[in-house]
Amino acid sequence: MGEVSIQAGVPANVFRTGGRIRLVDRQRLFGHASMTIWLTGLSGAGKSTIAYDLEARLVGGGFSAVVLDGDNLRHGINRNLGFTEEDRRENLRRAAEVARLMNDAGLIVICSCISPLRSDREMARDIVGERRFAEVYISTPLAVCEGRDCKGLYAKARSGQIAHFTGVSAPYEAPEQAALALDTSALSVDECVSQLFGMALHCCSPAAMEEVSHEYHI
Ligand SMILES: Nc1ncnc2c1ncn2[C@@H]1O[C@H](COP(=O)(O)OS(=O)(=O)O)[C@@H](OP(=O)(O)O)[C@H]1O
Ligand SMILES: Nc1ncnc2c1ncn2[C@@H]1O[C@H](COP(=O)(O)OP(=O)(O)O)[C@@H](O)[C@H]1O
Repeated sequence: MGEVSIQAGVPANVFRTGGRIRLVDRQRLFGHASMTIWLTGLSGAGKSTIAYDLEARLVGGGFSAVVLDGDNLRHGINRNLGFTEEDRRENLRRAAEVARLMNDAGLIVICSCISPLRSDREMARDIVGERRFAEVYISTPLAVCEGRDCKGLYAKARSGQIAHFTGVSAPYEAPEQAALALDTSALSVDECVSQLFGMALHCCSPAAMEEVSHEYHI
């Protein structure tokens, strides 16, 4: 095997290519602008449930939308990563890069990853681009998430069978300036999805399309 190196910065001697189809052409095709709705919150907060319901509502309404779920990414593109801070950062970097590619292709992306650290969410915002990134805090309190314990992971974390478990033995930093905060102990799934659907309609409307198409030439 040849020499393999992992590069952190912009690679030397590698040049970007581009075709004739611009983002604005793809937006015309889909009839809406693209964006990334980044759902962050504890395990059991409701991220996946909300993400898939929002996806169904958007697709049912004629939008092209897709979910990038942390659990699923960790079965494929991120299967070599664990839950140390370093691995989570790489997990989220890849998720954001994929979201960006999908946004460039015209899709609305709903990303549901715990993404516990502010610095990592800022990295995701930088990768996707400020103008088409909306951070949404699924703010369900730890006690409620732990009470649900849908996958039995909190019990395992408390008994020491899982290390670095978010909220138990690893940190979760709440967003300070989320576009929206949704506490699923107070709001139904439908109420959460309706609020997000409204936000997506606003951000991906034809007016937003004009604005965004000036900014992102690909
Ligand atoms: N140690 C530890 N901490 C947190 N979560 C854990 C851990 N081990 C496994 N799991 C399961 O992995 C899911 C979280 O993956 P993410 O990619 O969203 O995590 S992160 O954004 O990189 O922090 C998470 O999914 P959700 O419950 O849907 O959030 C868990 O099912
Ligand atoms: N308003 C709500 N929004 C989302 N999930 C809710 C809500 N109320 C109760 N739940 C329940 O909470 C659990 C959340 O699990 P999940 O969506 O897998 O969370 P996460 O992806 O954040 O780990 C599900 O069993 C879901 O039915």
